[in-house]
Amino acid sequence: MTAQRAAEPDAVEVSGLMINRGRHRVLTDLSFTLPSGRITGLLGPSGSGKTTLMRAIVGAQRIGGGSVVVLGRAAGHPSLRRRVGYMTQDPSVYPDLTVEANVRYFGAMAGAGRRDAQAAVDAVGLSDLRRRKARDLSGGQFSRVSLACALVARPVLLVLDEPTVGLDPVLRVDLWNRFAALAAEGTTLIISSHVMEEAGRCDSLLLLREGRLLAQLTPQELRRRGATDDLELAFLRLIQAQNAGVAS
Ligand SMILES: Nc1ncnc2c1ncn2[C@@H]1O[C@H](COP(=O)(O)OP(=O)(O)OP(=O)(O)O)[C@@H](O)[C@H]1O
Repeated sequence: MTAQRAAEPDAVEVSGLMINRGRHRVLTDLSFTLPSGRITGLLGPSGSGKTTLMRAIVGAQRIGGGSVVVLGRAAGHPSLRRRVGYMTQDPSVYPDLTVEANVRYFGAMAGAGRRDAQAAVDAVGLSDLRRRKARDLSGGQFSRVSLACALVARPVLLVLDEPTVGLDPVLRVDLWNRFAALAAEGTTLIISSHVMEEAGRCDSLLLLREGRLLAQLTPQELRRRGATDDLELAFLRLIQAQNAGVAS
């Protein structure tokens, strides 16, 4: 299994990526690759460019320079539509449809059937609420419908923008276990989060700051470089070290 994975091409290759939004440069000269079948955590302060980078990877963002190659194709290529799942920060769910109808609708667009929809609803822990209208769900339940819609077509690459926001700790653990199971089956996941504790569940991390890549490293490396087991503190120390470097 490991040897097979080693031979697989990278799922995402980003080179010299530049993005402007409005009049502002939002991402500056980003270059990195992400291996297949791994969970990459995308972390950084609010406004550092996480959503913009995710949009570029799913092909929903005009880029100003450089390249983004996804599963061997330019990001946004029509052949990637069924192979890439994207959960946005604002859930794109129809309030007047039931949980199951929403997931079936998004599944049908990607060629997935009723069983896939049921499996996706089960996977996000909404089996008991499958017949409830989305508008009658809590905020956390509503966002899980959106996650099920991203999962339903069993994409090869799953891009999730803060999927655990507003969820209780039990559900968070459940979902992270689900993400780990998907990665073990070969799915590549890119997951943004504000919760540094969740960074510990990732295979590797992309740390963004002010639109630049501060570091790409494993959680273990981050702990080592920050000389602490506390990932949040380690990230802060990395930023401080960078500031000191810029100042000197
Ligand atoms: N449509 C837009 N027009 C102009 N600037 C924008 C637009 N959307 C985002 N930005 C700016 O781009 C920068 C990066 O935004 P982005 O949403 O990618 O950050 P983020 O790291 O995902 O933030 P958060 O964690 O708060 O969601 C921010 O400074 C934001 O103000």
